[in-house]
Amino acid sequence: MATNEIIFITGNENKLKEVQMILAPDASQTNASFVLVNRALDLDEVQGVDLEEIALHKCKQAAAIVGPGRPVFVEDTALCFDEFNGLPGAYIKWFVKSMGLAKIVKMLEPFENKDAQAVTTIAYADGEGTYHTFQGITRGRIVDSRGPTTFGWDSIFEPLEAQGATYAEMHKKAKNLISQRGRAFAKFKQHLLDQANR
Ligand SMILES: O=c1nc[nH]c2c1ncn2[C@H]1C[C@H](O)[C@@H](COP(=O)(O)OP(=O)(O)OP(=O)(O)O)O1
Ligand SMILES: [Mg+2]
Repeated sequence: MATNEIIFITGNENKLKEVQMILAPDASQTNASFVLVNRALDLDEVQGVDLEEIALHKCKQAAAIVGPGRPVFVEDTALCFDEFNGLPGAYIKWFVKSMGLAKIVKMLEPFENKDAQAVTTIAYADGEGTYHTFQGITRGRIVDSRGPTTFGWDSIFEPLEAQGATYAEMHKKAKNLISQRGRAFAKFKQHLLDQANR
């Protein structure tokens, strides 16, 4: 194993693709300070509304699986409706699976407030026993599904900064620039670069 290897545990291929794009070394970095490796495992997710707690719990399992001395991270992504005080939040995955997007949009029908926020919380175990969390938030609103339905709830979330497009209607690069995941991973990437340059 290369000493600069960092393991990302996720069972979600779409997430992995975005994260690989976001963490790719850019032109200003002459060489990458770390190498991303994926393990496709579905970790247990605790119940609750504290997104940091959920991500940390996931990360502790991840650290136990990869063993000591190996940096590993996970992320948990929530979709929070303002009208529902943050729910479905981390439970959005099960809503998408069980009800489908059309009914999720319908849940908000009686209410005027369609505002929502997407939140990605990364938890990172540095391999030396310390845990770090990084969070990114993108505000937007819930709309009728538009665009490809290949990735989760992309087609029903219209970010404020997207000039009327849903995530599903945006190019990946454009999504990553304003997405909750892009923001969380920008913070994480900076942390890794700072550590590498210490
Ligand atoms: O940018 C996104 N745009 C649209 N949908 C998204 C996005 N990011 C996550 N999603 C979906 C996937 C899953 O239905 C739920 C998050 O649940 P979450 O537990 O974090 O993901 P997961 O279980 O699929 O993968 P993992 O193995 O990393 O836990 O929202
Ligand atoms: Mg999950």
